[in-house]
Order: sequence, then C-alpha cells, then structure tokens
Amino acid sequence: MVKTIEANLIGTGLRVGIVVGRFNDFINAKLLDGAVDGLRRHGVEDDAIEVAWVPGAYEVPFIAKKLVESGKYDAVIGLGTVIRGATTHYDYVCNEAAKGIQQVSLQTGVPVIFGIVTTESIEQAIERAGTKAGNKGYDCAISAIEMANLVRVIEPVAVTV
Ligand SMILES: Nc1c(NC[C@H](O)[C@H](O)[C@H](O)CO)[nH]c(=O)[nH]c1=O
Ligand SMILES: CC(=O)[C@@H](O)COP(=O)(O)O
Repeated sequence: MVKTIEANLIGTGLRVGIVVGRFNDFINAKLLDGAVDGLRRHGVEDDAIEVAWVPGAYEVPFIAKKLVESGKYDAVIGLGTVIRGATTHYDYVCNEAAKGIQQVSLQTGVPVIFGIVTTESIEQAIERAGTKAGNKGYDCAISAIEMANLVRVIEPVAVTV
C-alpha cells in the first residue's frame, strides 16, 4: 500500500506572518485582503496573523527571514506586485524576490509562500488581485496553511503539557 503524506487545510492554531510591499500598494492591498480572508475562512485566528509592510518586492525576502527567525510563525506569506516598465529593472526585482523567498524557506525550514504578482501590465495585475483571475493573496493563504500543516505531519510538533 503506497503511503501518501499530505496535510489538511485547517488553519486553527497556526501562526502566519505576511510581508507586503508598498510599491503598487493599490494592488497589494487587495492581495493582502485576499490572504487575510483565506486565512480567516480556514480557521486562523486574527491574533495569529501579523502583517509587515516593506518598500517593495525586493525587500520581501529580508523581512520574511526576520519574521521566520523570530520563531513566532508556522508560515510566512510574501506579497507584492511587480509590473514591467521600460527597463530591465523588472527582471532583477522579480528574480531576486523569487530566489530570496525560496532561499529563506530552504535555509530555515519554515514555509515562505511566493505571492509576488509579476505582470506585463497593470490590467494583468488587477485581474490577479480579486477579479477575473482570482486573488493571488487568497491562493497563498491556502498554500501557507497546507505547507505549515505538512511540515507538522512530517515533523510532529512537541506538545508542551
Ligand atoms: N518597480 C517595482 C519595485 N521596485 C522597488 C524595489 O522592490 C525596491 O523596493 C527598490 O529597488 C529599493 O530596494 N518594487 C515592486 O514591488 N514592484 C515594482 O513594480
Ligand atoms: C518593475 C520596476 O521596477 C518598474 O517599475 C521600473 O520601471 P522602469 O523599468 O520603467 O524604470
């Protein structure tokens, strides 16, 4: 019989940190609303959710690592929006945000969820922040809960009595 290792989407008792960029915050505020909505709807208590704002997507990994190192969170979500401009700056911001978020996860063993919307246009970003393409923040909330629970399945948390 093949053993399947999987986790549920019950967020009750989980502690989640969210790092969100101010650059393009008219989009990111919607991503944050979606993330908080997703966490709440799956049982994460409001007092178990904390939000840190940073200047832009490039700074998300740095503060995500600080949150993880605090030991206060079962998962961290990184939110931001990078919209291509006239130069190659877009590529550097996107690539470093993605690599940085992944590195924090792998270095610390705490799930850090990639919620940076990377688009060619403002319209594409709007579509992914609660309109025709859903809400990337909500999707990240679900991923954060699943990953945090999956870590607990693989590495059971010592219960202090
Ligand atoms: N152009 C975008 C940025 N640029 C700013 C960088 O993220 C960073 O804050 C700056 O380079 C200082 O280190 N950030 C975004 O989140 N989205 C963009 O479209
Ligand atoms: C993605 C960005 O950094 C962008 O806002 C920068 O625009 P530009 O490449 O026109 O300077």
